[in-house]
Amino acid sequence: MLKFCKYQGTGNDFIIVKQSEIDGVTYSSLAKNVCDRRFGIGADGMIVVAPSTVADIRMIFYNADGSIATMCGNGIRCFAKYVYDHGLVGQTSFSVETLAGVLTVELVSMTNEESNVRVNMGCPCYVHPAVPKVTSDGKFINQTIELEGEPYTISSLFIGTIHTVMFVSEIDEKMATHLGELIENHAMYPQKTNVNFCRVIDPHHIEVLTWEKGVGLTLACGTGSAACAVLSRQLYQCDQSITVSIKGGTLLMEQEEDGVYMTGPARLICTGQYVYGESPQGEQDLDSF
Ligand SMILES: N[C@H](CCC[C@H](N)C(=O)O)C(=O)O
Repeated sequence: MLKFCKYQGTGNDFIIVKQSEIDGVTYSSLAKNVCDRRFGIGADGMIVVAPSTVADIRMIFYNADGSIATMCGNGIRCFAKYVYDHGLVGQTSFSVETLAGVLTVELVSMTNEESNVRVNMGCPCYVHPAVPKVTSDGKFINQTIELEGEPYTISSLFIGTIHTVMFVSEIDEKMATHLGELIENHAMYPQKTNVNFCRVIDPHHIEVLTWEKGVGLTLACGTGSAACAVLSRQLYQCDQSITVSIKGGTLLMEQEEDGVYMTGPARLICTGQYVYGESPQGEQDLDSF
């Protein structure tokens, strides 16, 4: 039996487990298994809590399809609440080792079930192995991409993970699903990409819907919201501090000199024991029936 906790941050949900509890297990297979919404517990991602030699603690993140990701914005808020609640750190502000670097988190308010967490997501990177190269100023901004014979304007950057943003006048789930999957798997992105559809409502308010690589449409994406806030300020003269409306709630993005600060909720949903067999359920060969 595997002890787990399930958390959500603006509707992006995660299964959190301690590394010491999953010795000898393949993390990618476990992530696919526990995240399955029919044969498993159900979540957008799995978070492994591990010790660190370079920070107070370490977060390892897997998407629902079992792919590893460098960072997760909503996930690190839930991770922060989990490690504080479980006494793995002694203070409300601490450092977290991720594959995107060491980030700082702060629990700014808390009740037993829910905390408000502020995370320095770091500065956006425009030149990065995951971001397509361009000859002009080195930034993949307002580039034209052709999809099924139609031209679209997109921008890509790395903030915790790779994000591509398309500004739209209206957010449409059907379009986001169709174009999101095409762009996620486009040849320009050898490491794939998350795809965000962003509507600027006014200089301090944007709306975002994200097609997440390795997951699909989610109710929220923290790093995606940060990418949209950065580009909204750069391309549409939005404010340094922007409220981001996502399907699962709202996030505050404050763009400072030393990084983009995201503030948002993290809520415990449940704790439990999971029956995990090495062969992920639901993958039986249907012909064997
Ligand atoms: N799917 C993303 C990771 C999760 C990001 C998202 N859940 C967030 O809150 O930042 C990726 O593979 O890069």
